[in-house]
Amino acid sequence: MPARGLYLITPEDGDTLRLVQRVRALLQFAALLQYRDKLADPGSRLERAQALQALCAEFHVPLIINDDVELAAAVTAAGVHLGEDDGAIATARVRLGSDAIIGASCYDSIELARTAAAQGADYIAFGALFPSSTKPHARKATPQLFAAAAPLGVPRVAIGGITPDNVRMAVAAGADLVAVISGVFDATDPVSAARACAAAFD
Ligand SMILES: Cc1ncc(COP(=O)(O)OP(=O)(O)O)c(N)n1
Ligand SMILES: Cc1ncsc1CCOP(=O)(O)O
Ligand SMILES: [Mg+2]
Repeated sequence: MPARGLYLITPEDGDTLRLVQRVRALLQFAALLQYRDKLADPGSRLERAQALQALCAEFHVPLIINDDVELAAAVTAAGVHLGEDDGAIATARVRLGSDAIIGASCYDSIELARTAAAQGADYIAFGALFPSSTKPHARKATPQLFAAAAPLGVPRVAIGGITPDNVRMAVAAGADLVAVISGVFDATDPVSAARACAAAFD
């Protein structure tokens, strides 16, 4: 599990080859990659997860699959990210094994973070820290949550509306990793945006 850095999350892209090309250009700046896809059919999701797993192996970047423990197992991904409706940490642990990276959404709640850490989550995520065009109705997290969660001893991820312009606020609040979709992929220059987000940890 990487300690600090950019946690890149894939945008919705209906073309597998194009998605892989877009990610390939940025992966050198990423500590972690998450495949997040709310739209594709199961066959396309498997194809994309396999392609991203091969790419991540090439770059030595762990691949996390959003929502779907079985897809993570099918492509031998490094782990899975679970939200409140995505199943239990314990179940994912049994399925994926002790080395798997299991991340948990904690939204705006230190109590959820305590529970997730006690259940063996490898990281906890708070967000949305800033307004997110990807998920406009996401619950809002406060910067104070990151300091409050420090004693849990689990890496803390910030997500939601993070861009090169505000990423240093997330890091200053205590985020160990910043999870970003639109702030990188929708930037005029995605490579510069990814580099800037990674550089916030230097
Ligand atoms: C790193 C990270 N943090 C939070 C989320 C959000 O997960 P969830 O609440 O399950 O929402 P969806 O992403 O599934 O819409 C995440 N995916 N990654
Ligand atoms: C999945 C998720 N959960 C809270 S905000 C968000 C979307 C993050 O995307 P962006 O970086 O484009 O705001
Ligand atoms: Mg989810």
